[in-house]
Amino acid sequence: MVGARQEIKLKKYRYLIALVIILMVVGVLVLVTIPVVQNRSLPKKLKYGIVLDAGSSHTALYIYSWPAEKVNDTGIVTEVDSCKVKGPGISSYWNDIEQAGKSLKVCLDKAKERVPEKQQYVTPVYLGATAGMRLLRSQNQALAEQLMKSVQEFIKTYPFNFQGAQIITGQEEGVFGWITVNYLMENIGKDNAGGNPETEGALDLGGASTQITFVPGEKIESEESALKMRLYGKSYNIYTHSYLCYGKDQALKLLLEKLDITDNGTILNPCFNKGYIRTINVTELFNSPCTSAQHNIIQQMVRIIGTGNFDQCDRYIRSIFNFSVCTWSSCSFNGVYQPKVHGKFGAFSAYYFVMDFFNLTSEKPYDLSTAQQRVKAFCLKPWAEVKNSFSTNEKYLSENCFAGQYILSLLQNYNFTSSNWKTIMFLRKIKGTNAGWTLGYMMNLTNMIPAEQPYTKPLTNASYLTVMVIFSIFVFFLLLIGFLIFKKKIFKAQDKF
Ligand SMILES: O=c1[nH]cnc2c1ncn2[C@@H]1O[C@H](COP(=O)(O)OP(=O)(O)O)[C@@H](O)[C@H]1O
Ligand SMILES: [Ca+2]
Repeated sequence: MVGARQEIKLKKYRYLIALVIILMVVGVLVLVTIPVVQNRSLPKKLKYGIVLDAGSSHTALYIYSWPAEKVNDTGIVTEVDSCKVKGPGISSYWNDIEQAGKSLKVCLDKAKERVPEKQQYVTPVYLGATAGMRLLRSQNQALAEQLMKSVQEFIKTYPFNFQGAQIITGQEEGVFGWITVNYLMENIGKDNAGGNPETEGALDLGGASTQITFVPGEKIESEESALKMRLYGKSYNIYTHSYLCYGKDQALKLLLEKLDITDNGTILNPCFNKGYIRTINVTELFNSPCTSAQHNIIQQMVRIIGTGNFDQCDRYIRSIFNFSVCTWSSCSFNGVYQPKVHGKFGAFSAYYFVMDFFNLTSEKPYDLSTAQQRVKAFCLKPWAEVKNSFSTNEKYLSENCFAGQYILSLLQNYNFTSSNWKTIMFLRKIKGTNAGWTLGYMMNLTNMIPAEQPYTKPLTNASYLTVMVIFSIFVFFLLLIGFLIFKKKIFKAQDKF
């Protein structure tokens, strides 16, 4: 009788223990799931930043965004919107200074709509002007300053956190373009084991200047073009050079200057399609510091007539580069030091627009001879045919033969030949964000690129909690089993007595 009662008691205990265990497991699970779910369901707080790229040909506004709590993580800043300002670049407003600022209205209004009202006061806005303003400043510093003030004052009328309007240097333009490309490609910042991961070079072709930036495979001889940077705990020795006057619009002026002009004010241009005619004001050609060479043109207007002569065009384009001097072990042109191009390259801005016109921008790169054939075939077409076959804006269309040949020539001067041509990828955007100097510029000014690798927890919060739960349950069961065995032994021992 006593034994049976004891068994019922023991059973009751077991049920009780089982119930306690279940309750504890449920308790642990609830304790763990609630914070995980809680954290996940919180809406991510986004931060915004705005950069205006005041280029020589036009101004563009870019709005970037990133999750507030992940500032130092790589690859998380993305472009959420952009806006192209109507009309020319700010340097063209030299005769109507106030209008330079006002021209930005439509895009700044758009930014005001895009950035949540509560965030606007903390959203930094930067304006960086490039080669168009560099050229204007070299001609008339006071005028350049007035223009910068005009845009500055106008941006200040917006509720954003205005951080300044600057004419950036060619070196900054090159290096920030390189940072943008490598940040978006996630070549920098990722903790690749075994030294530095390979970075990609950046090729930027603007209207007034062009930049080449890369990490060479050799020592950089010229200090002027060398830049040591420490990013995310790794050191990079970067070569960068910006060629003022070698953007595609100024280069066209350099070319026109080389061509003969007839007594009746006609210039025959082999780099325009046959039959194309453009009439320009002489001052338009010679008002640039790139073409300040003396000229004796008496006419006000000149007529440029296309002859579509590929080989002649090629020769004339070569003539705008000087190969006669080089005081370094290797030069590109005009005596500018350049180490051998190394690794892969991303080519953007006008490189992309022009090569895209020739359908030469696919993921699988084309070889140099294909590129040459395509450009040549286009240059040999008469203008009447070209005009009928494409709906592209007439100015760009008429300059594509020149631009195509110019790009082929420029890249070959950098020493891209048939053997390494395919290392160049022509691209406009990387993962939805425009390739250009603006993103790198903003990240640098907002201290978003740490010099050292930021401390990262080995596990994410969720995986940390999961591991903890699994181990808690595991340990708990071990204890329980131990306890049950121990109990059983005691009861057995009691039964014996
Ligand atoms: O759609 C296009 N097709 C061809 N060229 C373009 C297009 N959009 C812009 N471009 C060219 O890209 C270049 C952009 O230069 P940008 O204005 O940035 O000058 P910068 O960088 O020298 O200051 C200009 O030569 C402009 O004509
Ligand atoms: Ca540019």
